[in-house]
Amino acid sequence: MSTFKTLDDLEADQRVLVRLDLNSPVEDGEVQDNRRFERHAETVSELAEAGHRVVLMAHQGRPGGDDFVSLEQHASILADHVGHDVGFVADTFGDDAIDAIESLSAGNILLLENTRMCDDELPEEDPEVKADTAFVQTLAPYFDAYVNDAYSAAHRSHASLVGFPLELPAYAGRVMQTEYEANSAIATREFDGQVTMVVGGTKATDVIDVMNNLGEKVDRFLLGGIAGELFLRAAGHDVGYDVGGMDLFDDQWEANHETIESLIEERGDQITLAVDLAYEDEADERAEIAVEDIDEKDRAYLDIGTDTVEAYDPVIRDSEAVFVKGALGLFEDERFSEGTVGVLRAIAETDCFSVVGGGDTSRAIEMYGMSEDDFGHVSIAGGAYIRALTGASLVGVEVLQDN
Ligand SMILES: Nc1ncnc2c1ncn2[C@@H]1O[C@H](COP(=O)(O)OP(=O)(O)OP(=O)(O)O)[C@@H](O)[C@H]1O
Ligand SMILES: O=C(O)[C@H](O)COP(=O)(O)O
Repeated sequence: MSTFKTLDDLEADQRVLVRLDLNSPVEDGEVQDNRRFERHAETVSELAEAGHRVVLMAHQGRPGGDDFVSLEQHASILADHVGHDVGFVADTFGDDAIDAIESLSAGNILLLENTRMCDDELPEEDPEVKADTAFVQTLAPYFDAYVNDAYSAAHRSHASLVGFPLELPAYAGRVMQTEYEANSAIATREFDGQVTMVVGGTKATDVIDVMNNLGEKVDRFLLGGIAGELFLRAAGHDVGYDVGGMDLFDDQWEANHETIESLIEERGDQITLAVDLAYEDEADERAEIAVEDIDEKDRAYLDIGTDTVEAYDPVIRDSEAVFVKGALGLFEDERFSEGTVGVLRAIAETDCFSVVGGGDTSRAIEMYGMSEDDFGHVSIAGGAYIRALTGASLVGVEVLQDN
């Protein structure tokens, strides 16, 4: 189904410029290892073992942010995953970068500096404009081929993602290929049986947009997290309000309540809401309450309740395909992990086609001893996953397909 060229089409002995997405959490200046390194290592190893000269580009953070740091640490983390040296040069396309590129031998790997440290990378402009920048025009002549493996950044029209494919023969890396196929499935594949989408997390605005766009493709929506509470609020329950120092609900309510109300009116039979919720009681224990018994807007709810988990379980087991976006509760705290873990376990135990997306949510798989192998696909993309679910195109994929 991919309409782009892949590594299978790459000729031997190439000088290859590869775009990865190694954008990672940074804590106290330390770059945190995560599944993006592990996944991209497969593409990088394959290229190096085939004897290509491999030059890598990636970004980290956004200018001005605390996580806007050099890629030096990324090179050593990636090297651990690849099992091979990854050289690093603190330059994007100047003389130092060119010298380092020219000195590579077959099978060598070099990582260039954070693409966002180069003025031409941002802002978002048309691919033709990005292709015409000094960054692209200077680097491209040193390469035979360009590989984009950065599916999770493919919604950005930045030079390293959309400029090079206009100047060089362009190919999709293994991560790009797998992510594209799995994440596009909801928009492009026909499933005979029930298609279920589990919707939660904190970014209610994003997921409500997905629900609004996918009403025809999805048979059942199972709700939790912040979006779930906003739907309960629209249904007349006293939940989904900011209490104490919270600012998760009221702004998202203002932005989305009309869409929520019309979704409930037009697609109410497809949408299942929690019948009970969990909270922290005075003894710091998990306590639960039936939604219909809630009569004060004074408490934060941190998970769906046990009766809701029991109601969602058979829906998952009866599904042919399940897509997950967002956690159903504050799963990082074990007391409030029941909803997220219950749903993930049900998916893992069945052989339905499944995609789990969202950086935070997919962490729950590892944290609670499940295996990624029990899921059809665990995406490393955030914003790109959301867009793919709604069927929206990704500019970085489009330029590969046009190449
Ligand atoms: N009721 C709740 N109260 C507070 N936090 C919650 C609640 N339900 C879910 N969460 C939090 O939602 C987070 C996941 O939400 P988010 O919208 O960031 O999802 P994601 O899709 O996994 O991540 P991303 O889009 O960042 O890749 C989890 O860290 C979880 O703790
Ligand atoms: O981490 C991500 O989701 C991607 O790398 C995109 O990052 P950005 O939102 O800073 O463009």
